[in-house]
Amino acid sequence: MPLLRSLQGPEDLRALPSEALPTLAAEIRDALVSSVAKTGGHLGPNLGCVELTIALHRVFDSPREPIVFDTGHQAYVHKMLTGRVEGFERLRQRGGLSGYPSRSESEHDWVENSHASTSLSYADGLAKAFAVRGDTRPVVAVIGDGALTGGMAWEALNNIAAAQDRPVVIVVNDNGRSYSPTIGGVADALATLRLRPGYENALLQVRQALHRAPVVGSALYDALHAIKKGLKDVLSPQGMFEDLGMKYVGPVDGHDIEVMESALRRARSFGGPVIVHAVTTKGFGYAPAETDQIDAWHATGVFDPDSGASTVAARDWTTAFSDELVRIGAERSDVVAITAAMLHPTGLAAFAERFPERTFDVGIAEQHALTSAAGLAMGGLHPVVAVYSTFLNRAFDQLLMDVALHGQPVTVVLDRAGVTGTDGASHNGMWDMSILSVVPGMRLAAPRDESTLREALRESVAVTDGPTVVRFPKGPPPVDIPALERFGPADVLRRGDRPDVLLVAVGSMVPMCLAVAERAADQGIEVTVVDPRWVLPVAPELVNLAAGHRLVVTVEDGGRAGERARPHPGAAGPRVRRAGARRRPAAAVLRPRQPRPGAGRRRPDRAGRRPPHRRVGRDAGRTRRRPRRRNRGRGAAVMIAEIQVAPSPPGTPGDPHAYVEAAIAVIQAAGLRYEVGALGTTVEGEDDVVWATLRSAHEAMLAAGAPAGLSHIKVASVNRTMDSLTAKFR
Ligand SMILES: Cc1ncc(C[n+]2csc(CCOP(=O)(O)OP(=O)(O)O)c2C)c(N)n1
Ligand SMILES: CC(=O)[C@@H](O)[C@H](O)COP(=O)(O)O
Ligand SMILES: [Mg+2]
Repeated sequence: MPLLRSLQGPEDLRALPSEALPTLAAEIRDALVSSVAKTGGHLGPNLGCVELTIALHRVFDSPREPIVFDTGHQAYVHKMLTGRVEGFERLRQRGGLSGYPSRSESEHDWVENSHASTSLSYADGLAKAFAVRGDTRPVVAVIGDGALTGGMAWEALNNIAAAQDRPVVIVVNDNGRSYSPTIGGVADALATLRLRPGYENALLQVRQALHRAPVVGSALYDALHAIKKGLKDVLSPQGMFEDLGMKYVGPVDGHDIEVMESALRRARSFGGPVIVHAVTTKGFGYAPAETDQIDAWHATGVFDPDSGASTVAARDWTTAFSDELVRIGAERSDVVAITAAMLHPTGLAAFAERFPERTFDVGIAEQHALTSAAGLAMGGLHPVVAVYSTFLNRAFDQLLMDVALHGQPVTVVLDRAGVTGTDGASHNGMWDMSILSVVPGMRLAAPRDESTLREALRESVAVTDGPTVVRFPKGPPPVDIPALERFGPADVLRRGDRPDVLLVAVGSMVPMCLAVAERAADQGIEVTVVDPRWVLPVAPELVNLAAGHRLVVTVEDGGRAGERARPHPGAAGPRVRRAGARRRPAAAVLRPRQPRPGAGRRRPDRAGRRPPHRRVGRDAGRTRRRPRRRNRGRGAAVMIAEIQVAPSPPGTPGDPHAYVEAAIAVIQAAGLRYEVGALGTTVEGEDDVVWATLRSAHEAMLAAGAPAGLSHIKVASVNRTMDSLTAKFR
């Protein structure tokens, strides 16, 4: 790929003669196919925007003139043209290129997205900022026909169209598909423009002429180009966008670089808001993708680039859900399904095939999906909304206000909950448990295997007075894990001989917790493992079980968002902890660390789905607590204490500080203000909690295996804080 590799950035691209561009496009396609074949990724969308992206970078001066790609899954070509070809060796791998735009990778990436329909709002804001600062540079947003179905896009258009002096160029990359063909009135309107007989016929003639020509000589090319250039002028700009006050250029053939360039130059010269409607083909130029009916290889795993063959996926959680929903659908005519443009990936395709009249694809519109579901429920049906966990964030308000506060029976099925891997930080399903736990009356199930998934789904659709959520991760489920007994909704999976430790294992964390329990048993620590099945509400039976144990640990695959707030907006752990703390204090919430997205703090988080348990211990040890002051001024008794645990011996030969660290971990997990010192740890908080924590720390030392131990404890009930006592020495 001599041409592609010779480009250091867009300046080099702009210096290329236009005759070289088809060769460059071919090289980019080859590079896309060969690298995505090795790593997996978004192939179809990128194959479809090769020429469009070349044209963009020739017309606009990125990064000075921002180009914002909606969703960002189609930014691979942009990455290649902005000096990142080499990085494709490690696309979506740890330490490699992100699968989405990434501000830490390049100044050409103004935003780092992955959730759809935001580009126009970013562009609107940037254009406003430039205008306020007296800067006339244009801003470009590239948005797919799918992303254009999202409500935010229209909220932004409403603003963009109103400012005729702000130069925002919106390139609609219209390939007629989201994953499946894009549905709805907006898609129909685009199709009307795209499928105008004049445009289609002329385009067909052009393509036929191209196919008949043995070699596309420049004379022929120029002639064809002239025809197409004239074509867009023949077609009058059409309704939808013009009605909004936007200029409209198109439709243009998004695979013809010269036509695209000319359309973009025209759009640029307007100096106001303008839509360039580019018609493209998803998967263009690679037959297996281009001809694929399901999703034109929207996202693929590893495959053989020559044959297009990929390994057949193992049975996954999604299929288990899919099967059971079809069974339920056959039994219950009131059960309907909703997808936000992800029929196949969320497992609803089988239901849709069987019950097409009961399946609704709402477009990329999760907010609308939830409120529409509330309406369906009010109308006497039981909707099942299937979305990826990460996309539920967007519909939080609708779930809270429109579904939960109206007590509507809507079941939300969250696929990709927990760690998802190569798609990066924003795609991890790490927020759902945190946000759902503040929804009044929320019932949240985290099945551990296929059987409990089926059971939870059935229990969910049987609920008649409020929302239910069933969450499960990406990938294959484990072999079914039988319960020893059931307490209320909770399953006891393993019994310790003594009530040393209760491990509350949430959903996909169960196999890891069972393994940990076995390892603890080898060290003489008796661990009972319980699966709550229904994480919310916390069952009284689970609290009772917790109260009978010396140490309670919950393991959840969620984020730590909101951990500093109280009441703790996590899921089971904090509630068990609070409930347990009233009787027996030793309670810790361990959550496998989830990467935190955020500018400047993005972690190398595209490393596949590394077993999270390897990080649990370290993670708990690293937790930092902020001072908790909520009781100040409310009259609660605040206490400061110091504890020095002195196990004998101090640890094991392999881990000389093991017992001390076990005690510190309990303190860290207790939610108190604390400071670890060389000779002891100081804690501050409500007296009840401090007392309880001191006891827990002492017991944790023993539970960790110390044959004997002495704890030195100092306690102060003073109207002071740790900080006020030490401030002047810092
Ligand atoms: C809020 C949100 N919901 C769902 C998705 C999943 N998703 C990613 S790309 C996509 C389809 C995008 O279609 P389009 O914008 O037309 O781009 P194309 O892939 O066709 O180029 C969907 C539904 C997402 N990224 N964000
Ligand atoms: C861009 C986007 O949001 C989806 O395409 C997502 O990347 C797909 O993820 P899965 O591959 O896990 O279905
Ligand atoms: Mg599309």
